[in-house]
Amino acid sequence: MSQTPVFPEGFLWGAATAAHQIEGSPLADGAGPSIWTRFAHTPGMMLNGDTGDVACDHYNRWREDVKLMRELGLTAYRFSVSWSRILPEGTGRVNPKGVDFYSRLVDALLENGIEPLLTLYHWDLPAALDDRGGWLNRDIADWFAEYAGVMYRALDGRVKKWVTLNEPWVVTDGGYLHGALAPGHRSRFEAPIASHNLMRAHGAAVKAYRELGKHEIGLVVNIEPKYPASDSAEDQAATRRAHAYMNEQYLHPALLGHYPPELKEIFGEAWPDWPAEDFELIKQKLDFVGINYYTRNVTRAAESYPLNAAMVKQPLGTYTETGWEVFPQGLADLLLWFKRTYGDLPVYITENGAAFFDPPTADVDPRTGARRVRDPLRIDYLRKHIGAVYDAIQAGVDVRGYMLWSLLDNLEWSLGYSKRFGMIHVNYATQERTPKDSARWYAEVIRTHGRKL
Ligand SMILES: OC[C@H]1NNC[C@@H](O)[C@@H]1O
Ligand SMILES: [Ca+2]
Repeated sequence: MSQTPVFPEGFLWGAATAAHQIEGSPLADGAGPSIWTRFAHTPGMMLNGDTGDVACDHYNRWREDVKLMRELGLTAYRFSVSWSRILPEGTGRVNPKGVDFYSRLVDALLENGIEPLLTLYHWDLPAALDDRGGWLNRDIADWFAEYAGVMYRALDGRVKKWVTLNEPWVVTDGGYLHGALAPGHRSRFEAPIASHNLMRAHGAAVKAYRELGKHEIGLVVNIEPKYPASDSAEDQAATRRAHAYMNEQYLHPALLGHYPPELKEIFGEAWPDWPAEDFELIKQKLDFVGINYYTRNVTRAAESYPLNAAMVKQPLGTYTETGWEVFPQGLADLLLWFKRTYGDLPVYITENGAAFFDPPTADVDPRTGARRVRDPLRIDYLRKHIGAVYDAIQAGVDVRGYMLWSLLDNLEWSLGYSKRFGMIHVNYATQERTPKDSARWYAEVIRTHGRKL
């Protein structure tokens, strides 16, 4: 008697990537530069001076990579489109070769029974738009809707699950507040403006989809559940501020039509009085929300900018190569929080994974010549986190799929190629791909629809 699948019928098993992290060839076939091509070529911005000029050479090797997805049995694949391949100046002239690249990729995915989840913005803003103020210019809502419309007209129907933005919090906190990410600004006055325009652009793109599209569209946010380090009033308040700043700042306007009150407390004079009509644009009906989860944060009150909160390292915790605590319970907790706070909207885990140490080259079996990369820590991480998704589903959260971050080792932004998140190893010297043990393990999870966790 066949066991009933432990995951819902139709649950999608996939992997996620992003254009600038895997494609390489950033200026090929008429593409314009993005803020990441600029940032990476700005001395001192990238660890080891790494850039996205080659990355995983996916722009040339995409057929081979789709074949690998097929071999693993993925039923979905989340990727992003590089805006400046489509509109080299950001608006106006369309570059047909840029559209063709993604059109061919989507056709190959569909031919292999893999459902595409397309992210319109995964951080690589056209440099030409940054020169016009980028996310600080209110016109970007129209620029983004124009770009989204080009993609809807080109791919809707073949692509049935669209995502407007990936992780607006990282775009703003990294790119405008702390400056670790492109475009490298450091301003508590710019950060709220960038956040607000990101959400206005999200709303404009969803509105455009309702006119042009026939399928589903959503928003992807990173969520990091915050746990107070003690029950002191200061630690509780710091935890509340950190939670509002990272976890509610984008979902609240998108789903509830207002910001959490803590943001005015955090930014003070730097928090504008937003016009009411902005929230009518931002709050559009969504078909799903994508949640990216990596770790939790045990939070205490501290002197810090601008949150006055700090993370408390856990003495008995296990940490990944990026210094993130392995805490699967946080994924189950946050999914229950999401349902409690925002209701029964369908959810996809659009990113989950870990960087543990992987060697630069695969082991080669001297007898068979077969290549192999052993990554038991990643298997343990994934098993526990997929288990947490299952617990949340059993508790009534409508989770529809899981996209493992990442398909391939790739450019971890300003950390360069030093952090390997892939379930498939990339030898950057030879561009050889080697499915790690975690890929073999994940293929079994997919084949048994979650029974073999
Ligand atoms: O840090 C790992 C991932 N997190 N979410 C966004 C991705 O672009 C990152 O590589
Ligand atoms: Ca700038």
